Amino acid sequence: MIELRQLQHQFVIGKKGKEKVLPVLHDINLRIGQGEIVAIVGRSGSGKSTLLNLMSGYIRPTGGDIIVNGRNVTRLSEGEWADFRLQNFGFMFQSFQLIPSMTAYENAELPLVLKGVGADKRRRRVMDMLERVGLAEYAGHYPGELSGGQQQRVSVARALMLNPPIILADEPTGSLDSENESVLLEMIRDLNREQGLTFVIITHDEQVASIAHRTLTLKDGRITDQRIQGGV
Ligand SMILES: Nc1ncnc2c1ncn2[C@@H]1O[C@H](COP(=O)(O)OP(=O)(O)OP(=O)(O)O)[C@@H](O)[C@H]1O
Repeated sequence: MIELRQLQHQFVIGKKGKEKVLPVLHDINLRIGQGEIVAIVGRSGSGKSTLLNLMSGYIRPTGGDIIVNGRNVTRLSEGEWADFRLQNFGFMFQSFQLIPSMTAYENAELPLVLKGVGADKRRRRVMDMLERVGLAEYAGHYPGELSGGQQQRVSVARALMLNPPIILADEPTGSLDSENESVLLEMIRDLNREQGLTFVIITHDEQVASIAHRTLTLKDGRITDQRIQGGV
């Protein structure tokens, strides 16, 4: 489903004329199968977010290849990546990344608007998804009027809106209390079991790693450990 071959990345930092090369990822080889939940752990600065940003085409690798669903996407143009991303990935973030000036409904609806889905179909789909995450009554609320757990559930509805096969999550439980964290993890487990969704989740949290089938440890831009738990 996702294959990384000899993936490497370095950033160029510093002022013009005084640039420095900062190697961040080195020769990452990884295969993530359909229906897997993979947790990525590692210290701050080890390269976890960079890895996720490479998988989703937000940054281009300085070396190696990225294959998603059998397609080598390493050298797609930005426009091609935008389409590919919309079809293949949903995203969850620690900070939810909802647009504050838009209601829960409008935030959840965004992927459908971007894809050009007609108004009637959009309405049905958005209400169905908000219902599924238990937020139908909150459709008209703005993010500032929702709790952290509710905001994260709006972002889940948005992530699932176009039925992507893969969800990429960067510290999705990082701002949640333990009760909301359990609700979100239960949701992830159900989506994985019932719909075979693949999850790649960056986390510092043991609870999250405990629902993963496999936990990878990144250290200084290398995978130094792989633990297979078989999920729960
Ligand atoms: N756009 C960028 N330009 C320059 N350097 C960057 C950029 N993004 C990340 N880095 C550097 O790359 C390294 C890895 O960063 P990354 O965000 O991938 O780590 P991380 O493991 O996700 O850390 P954290 O757990 O703190 O989020 C860090 O040294 C960081 O400073």
